[in-house]
Amino acid sequence: LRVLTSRAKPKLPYPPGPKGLPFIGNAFDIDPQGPQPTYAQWSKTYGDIVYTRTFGQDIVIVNSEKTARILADGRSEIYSDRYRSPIYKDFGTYRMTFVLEYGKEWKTHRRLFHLSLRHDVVDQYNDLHLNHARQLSENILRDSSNFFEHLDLYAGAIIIELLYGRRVEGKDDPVFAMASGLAEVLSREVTADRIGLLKVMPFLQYLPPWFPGAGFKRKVSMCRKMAAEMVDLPFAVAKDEMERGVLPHCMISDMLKHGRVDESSAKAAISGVYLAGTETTSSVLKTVVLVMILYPDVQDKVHAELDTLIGRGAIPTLADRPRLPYLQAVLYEVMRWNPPVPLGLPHVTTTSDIYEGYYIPKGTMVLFNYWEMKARGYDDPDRFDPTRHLTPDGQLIPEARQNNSIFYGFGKRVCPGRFFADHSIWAATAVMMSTLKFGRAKDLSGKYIEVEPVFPNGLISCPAPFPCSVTSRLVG
Ligand code: HEM
Repeated sequence: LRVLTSRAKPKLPYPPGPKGLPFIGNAFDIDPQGPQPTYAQWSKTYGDIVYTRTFGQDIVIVNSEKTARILADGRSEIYSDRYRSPIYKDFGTYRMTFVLEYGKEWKTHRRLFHLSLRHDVVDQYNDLHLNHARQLSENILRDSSNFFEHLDLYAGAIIIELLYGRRVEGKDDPVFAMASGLAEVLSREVTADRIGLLKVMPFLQYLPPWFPGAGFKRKVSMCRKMAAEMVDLPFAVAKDEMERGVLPHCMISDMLKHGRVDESSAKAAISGVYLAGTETTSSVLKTVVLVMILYPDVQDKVHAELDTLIGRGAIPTLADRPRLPYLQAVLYEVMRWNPPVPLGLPHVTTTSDIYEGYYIPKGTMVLFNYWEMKARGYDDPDRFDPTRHLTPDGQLIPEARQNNSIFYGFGKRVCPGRFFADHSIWAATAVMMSTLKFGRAKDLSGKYIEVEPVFPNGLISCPAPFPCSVTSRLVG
């Protein structure tokens, strides 16, 4: 028995971390508003890597880019698995890429994404981004009080066109309505605590739907049905169009043309992209608008750069991107100031590991704490300041792009849509800023409404709705 035990855990300490209660661990130490403040405190006390154990689950929080690169990039065979939860099967999301375990099916998805999303092919979507960006500007100008909805439509419509080659004209489009409906239900029902709850109390999944407190089982079957429809219907339409030779270029056409792909894998790979790509993109764009209202001097500089280098009234294209360093610096600062996925998606270790003399068990959940990383190496990190990414003569500092890349994750699980996302965020911002001016809204008595930046707790950090006024820059 002693031999077995010593094989199971070498005589090495776990990484440093807070002392916890038996079994419950540190669950009650976490701020109910979100774990970031607690993790930030732990990072100050314990350093780059922090260990905690909650309800029997080993958790490691990585607070520095350096450690993240050593573990996730350098030891990717160990650090690329995901947390398994029965809830994914219940909700019909278990074949979506971001929950797949590190294995054959996940590798197939990544190979399929590579066909359409790698950095040397994403330029083919430039017109797609720009066409939708122009529509976005028009929508916001026409109906500024619903600008959040228009940003959601922009992010969703480009992903639907990317996946199915289908042009979405408005929020009533049936595929957009289906995809955004599913995303809404899932974000409401598949919460982190439910995922954790079922892990520690797996018997919950066997309760009948009428059982008191198990009401969510009813929603489960509705959601599973919605997920199945979302996987099958738009794919079948695209496949039919492909056979008739009328399918525009898109991810499905890339996959079907590739040939050596079974249809079930292609469908599964496609099925998670909408969820992964829309809320992330729209939350960045909502933060852009928020920043323009909070920091009018930044907005003035963006406008001045566009007017000087592109010309007032002209709409920039992605070819203009290198000529607009200030705009780029604003976008890098938006991602740093409010990392869109502040704790990333948890990775899980496939075997035990030893890092700097500390023992990290197999099955440990590893969280990359972007919230902490965004602060390191920057003065007054809470201040929004695009000049951090610029040289004194206004050019981007050489490491700016690399610094920004951390917000898309590390290692083999790095976001496969990052090049596409980067273009769509740039296109939407460049077109919005060349055509629109954002400002504080006024209340009924004509007084300006002050806007406080509020980011409700969640997997994706998105500003809470705020009022704003919009005027056209193309008239007057
Ligand atoms: C600003 C926009 C976006 C941000 C900040 C973002 C960020 C991330 C992050 C942090 C992860 C987890 C990485 C990790 O586990 O280490 C991820 C995963 C993923 N992202 Fe994105 N993402 C964005 C947009 C997109 C877009 C537009 C797409 C698709 C076109 C996409 C597709 C995915 C997929 C499929 C995964 C799962 C990867 C896997 O588990 O192997 N993302 N993203």
